[in-house]
Amino acid sequence: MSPSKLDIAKHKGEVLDLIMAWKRQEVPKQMEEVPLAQVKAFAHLAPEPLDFAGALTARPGASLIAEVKRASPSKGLIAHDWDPELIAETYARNGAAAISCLTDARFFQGKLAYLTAIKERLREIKQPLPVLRKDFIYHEYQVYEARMAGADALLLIVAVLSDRELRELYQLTTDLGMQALVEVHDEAELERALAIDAHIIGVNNRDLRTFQVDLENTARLRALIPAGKVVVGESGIRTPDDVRRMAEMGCDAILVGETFCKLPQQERAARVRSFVKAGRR
Ligand SMILES: O=P(O)(O)OC[C@@H](O)[C@@H](O)c1c[nH]c2ccccc12
Repeated sequence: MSPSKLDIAKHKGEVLDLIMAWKRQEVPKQMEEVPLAQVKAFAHLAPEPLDFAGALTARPGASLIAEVKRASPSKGLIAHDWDPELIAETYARNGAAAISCLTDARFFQGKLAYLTAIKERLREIKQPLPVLRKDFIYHEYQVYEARMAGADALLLIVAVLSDRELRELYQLTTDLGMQALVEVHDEAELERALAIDAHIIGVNNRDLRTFQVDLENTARLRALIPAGKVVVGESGIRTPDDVRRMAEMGCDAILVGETFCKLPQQERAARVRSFVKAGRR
């Protein structure tokens, strides 16, 4: 068992709380090392953010947000063939509309430096896709950090934020020129996302409390989301048939990590292409 893997059965229902407890002591430590004022100053020097929602809706059907994910608390190590820049390059060359990069270190073995390196690689190969910072964001520091690293968008998980935190972090993200993917898992969370008028709504098929995956979750919640929103179906998408189901439900995009990351590099491109094709309408 890899060090980041948690005994999900033992911690049933508590994993998200464990992660947040960890974050709440990790972020203040980081703020001692690199003060907020400094991160703010660097944030203003980063290149202009790209239009994440625009990239997801440029074509009909379900566009692909492909995730660079090394490990997860439920699976432990996923990407045995780990080269984050090469993985992102493969995604970009094979039709992904945007990239998601896990930056949490403790549970996902990610880091912010991967995001910056990926942005750089995408620039070098002239495939400048928007990149999303995937982390457990609860503090303004993390929003400025995302911008400093060159993120175009970031994830806000409704389940871990108060109404006020959600509203303030969403506003700050927008003020810095980025866009927020606002993640919900049930009706009550969706209501809270709609209350702040979130434009991009992610429906997680994985319950972050139990780690159960059910694609019907997106089907159920999709029906409650008003027209004009950008809807992203997230997690547990394994086959082109799953992709077609998500597209038929009316998802503008899907978010896929594990299915691609667990493959050896030489099999990745073909799998990505098959998902891109299955999402087209
Ligand atoms: O690896 P999967 O099952 O394809 O899922 C990707 C993505 O949806 C998942 O990594 C995710 C969705 N929401 C999150 C919140 C935090 C960490 C991770 C996630």
